[in-house]
Amino acid sequence: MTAKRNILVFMGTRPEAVKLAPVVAALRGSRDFHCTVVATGQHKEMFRQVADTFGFAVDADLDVMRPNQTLAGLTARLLHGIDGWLETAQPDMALVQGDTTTVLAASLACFYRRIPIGHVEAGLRTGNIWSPFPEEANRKLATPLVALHFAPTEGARDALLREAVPEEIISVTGNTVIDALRIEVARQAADPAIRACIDNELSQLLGADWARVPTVLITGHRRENFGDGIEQICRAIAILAERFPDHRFVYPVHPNPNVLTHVNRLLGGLPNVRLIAPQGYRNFVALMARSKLVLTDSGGVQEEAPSLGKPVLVMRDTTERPEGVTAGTALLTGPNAPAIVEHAVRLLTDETAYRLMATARNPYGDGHAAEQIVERMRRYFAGDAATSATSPGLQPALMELVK
Ligand SMILES: CC(=O)N[C@@H]1[C@@H](OP(=O)(O)OP(=O)(O)OC[C@H]2O[C@@H](n3ccc(=O)[nH]c3=O)[C@H](O)[C@@H]2O)O[C@H](CO)[C@@H](O)[C@@H]1O
Repeated sequence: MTAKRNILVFMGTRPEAVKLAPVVAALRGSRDFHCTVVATGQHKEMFRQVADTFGFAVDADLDVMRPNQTLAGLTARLLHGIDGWLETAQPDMALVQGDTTTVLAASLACFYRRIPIGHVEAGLRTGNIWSPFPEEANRKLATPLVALHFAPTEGARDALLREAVPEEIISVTGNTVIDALRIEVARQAADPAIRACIDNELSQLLGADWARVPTVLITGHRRENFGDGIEQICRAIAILAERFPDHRFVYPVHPNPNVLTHVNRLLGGLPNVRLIAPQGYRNFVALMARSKLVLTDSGGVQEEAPSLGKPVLVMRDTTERPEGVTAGTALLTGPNAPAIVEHAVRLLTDETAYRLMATARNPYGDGHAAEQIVERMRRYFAGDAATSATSPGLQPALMELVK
């Protein structure tokens, strides 16, 4: 019997926790791997909510956040903390997800130690290095350092091929967020106690009729929307709330003061607008499932909502997820009040337009991405001819550089 391979999974923010939870579960359920989870601490409370929902143990927290930190300071602390773990744990492979500073720092730290790294949700691009900032740079800089790329879609795979990533180290797996959603929806459907708990919590926050009132669910907190963007988003919600008094507008507000202060000022006190704290994944999925329409600038939400048959207005100028727009499940409005209002009014009043969006096919996978990722990792360690050619995971061009 061969020893289990030791995998270190680094994650920092809420979306990384959501999207890596199914991968951690698949690794821990496999007889081939031992999996250690290291939180970098980029998010605290929102991260814990996700870990609790999925019930995964976090082995360490690097606790890197400081008041008034710079991105360079954060990156330096992450590099240092992650490197310490690489030295202690001597993993056979590390895993990261998405486009955060954690991804960039872990990729670089692994590269320095020649430890292969797998990138979940590889190949997302807007093509503009400044937007989103700094995420587009984070993911582009990490790409050449990665041993295994888990691309959620064919489009993401093509973006990697255009950057000369060898085809044999890319796998198109679907997005693990659909796995997370599938797992959570199944859990809620199967367990009346969970449903009762959700109903109790959301009734207290929104009123006992929360599941019956036509609801528009909103999330908005991207850095690129700080300032004018958030103002425009709030203005649109205020106009819509007045126009649709029988609808409820539910906004779990991110605690960042760049968001919270503006949202409270512009939307606080409106009778059919409910500003609530960020919700645990369980409640948030229940809210999405009961909503009519979703307005968001989030990446994950624009992937999840279509799986639940909910049209999404994406309140950003660009998206690295054009598949949803092409499939007709999402529409890009920009953080632009007139455009948000125009499209929301149309969807809330025109049943045909609504149905067209609500029934479009979700392009982000079948909810079994994590199994494919773990299987690909297993083949990597079994000496799969294609990937072992670039062992220890560095691309040939990079191997030349570091000789
Ligand atoms: C540039 C960009 O687009 N980058 C994205 C960004 O992620 P994001 O925009 O998806 O981040 P958020 O919106 O914070 O999280 C969303 C998740 O949170 C759940 N949720 C939401 C509200 C709530 O009250 N309770 C919850 O549980 C929700 O269902 C969803 O799953 O960074 C990731 C990491 O690198 C990337 O992967 C990802 O590309």
